[in-house]
Amino acid sequence: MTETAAVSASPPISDADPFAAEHLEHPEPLHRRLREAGPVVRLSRYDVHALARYQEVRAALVDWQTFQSGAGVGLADFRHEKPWRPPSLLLEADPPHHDAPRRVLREILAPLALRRLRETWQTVAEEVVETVLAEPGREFDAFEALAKAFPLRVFPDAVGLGPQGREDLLPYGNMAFNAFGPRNALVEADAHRVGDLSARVNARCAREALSEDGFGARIWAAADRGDLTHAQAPLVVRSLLTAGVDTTVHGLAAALYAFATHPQEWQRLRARPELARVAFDEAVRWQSPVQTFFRTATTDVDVAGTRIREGGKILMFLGSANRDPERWPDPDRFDLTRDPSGHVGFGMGIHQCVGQHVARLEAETLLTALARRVGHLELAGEPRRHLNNTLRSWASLPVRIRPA
Ligand code: HEM
Ligand SMILES: CCOc1cccc(C(=O)O)c1
Repeated sequence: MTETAAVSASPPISDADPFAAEHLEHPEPLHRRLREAGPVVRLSRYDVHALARYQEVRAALVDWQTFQSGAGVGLADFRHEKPWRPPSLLLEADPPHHDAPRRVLREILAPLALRRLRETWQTVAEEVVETVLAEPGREFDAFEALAKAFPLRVFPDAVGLGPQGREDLLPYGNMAFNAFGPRNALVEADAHRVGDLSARVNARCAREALSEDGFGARIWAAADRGDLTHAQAPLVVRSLLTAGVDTTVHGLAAALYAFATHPQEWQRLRARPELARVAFDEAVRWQSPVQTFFRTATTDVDVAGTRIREGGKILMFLGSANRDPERWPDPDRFDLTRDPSGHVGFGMGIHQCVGQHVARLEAETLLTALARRVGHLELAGEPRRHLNNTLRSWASLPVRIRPA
């Protein structure tokens, strides 16, 4: 083969493995190739159809009748293979089974229900910020000291967990989010501890393990009222523990990375701290902490001219949709003057993130506490990514700050 031919024979997009380390580390080039290849791209390695453009991703998310969640929202098809754990009553359920658990959580996690937490979370955020301002040379790992430390201080208390075992939460969520992908090295790395970690987290969902005043107690109270069965209650608590930790940890890390690499946006936030909420949504759009989810076709369906057979798995690239130039001007720019509403970083439709207001309140309290006290924020070294089949995640984020 001549030099030219060899160079041009890059593997066809249909052979791509989006769960390979190179793409989990730097997903944007593959996302661009997928968007440019067409509205629907067949990935032969996993026998799935990929949607990477905003229009098709949004359309699939809102059409729960054609694209169901009940067969699993990962690569595994629950109709043919045993799930690694009892399926989620929300994420991996369709109406009507999805309705009652969703209604219960929507009420418990509604903005009005979260007002009682704002003052406490603001106080904790200010304590955490004081701690980093006292770091020698004001250099520290913002992933550990802020993005991880703050959610792990406030969220387990809000759920009503006891003090023991909180160190299980991040590894458990990491394992759950890996499980949506193929059984690759990331999944194998945790195979030895799935049972033990799951047993410990499941034990935390029992009524007697929860405080009287947290989200968990409110879920059990819903069962007492008959809004859920008592058998469902621990699984709904498990949903909070699975979905509510790693997502916000890496979502906050995304926001801190965005500000450390965009000094003008940091000054914009310092001038107008009320921008904190929209800043977090713009960070979620720009980085998409949750990168992908699957659906399963409930019937033969034609998507933009491609026939997808009943039972076919569809892989939705939320991260790519959030950077689709057809939907977002200058999509790769983190820009606080942009209106990020409509992004699919929290999903869309009946399964849209039921915890998004919790995430936004964590972000708003931490970012406003930082904006008040930190005049300047910049990278103090190369950030290190953590690889996960679903999460755009971080291992460390070295920063340097100057007080306001
Ligand atoms: C930055 C933080 C977060 C991100 C990026 C995020 C992202 C998402 C996405 C994309 C979905 C849709 C899944 C689908 O369509 O299949 C979702 C659903 C869900 N999220 Fe979040 N999430 C975050 C924080 C949270 C928190 C803090 C909680 C709990 C307090 C939570 C609980 C859930 C649950 C239970 C579902 C399933 C909802 C349903 O199927 O009806 N999430 N989230
Ligand atoms: C962020 C997507 O939401 C999730 C993720 C993992 C588990 C669950 C659940 O409902 O157990 C929800």
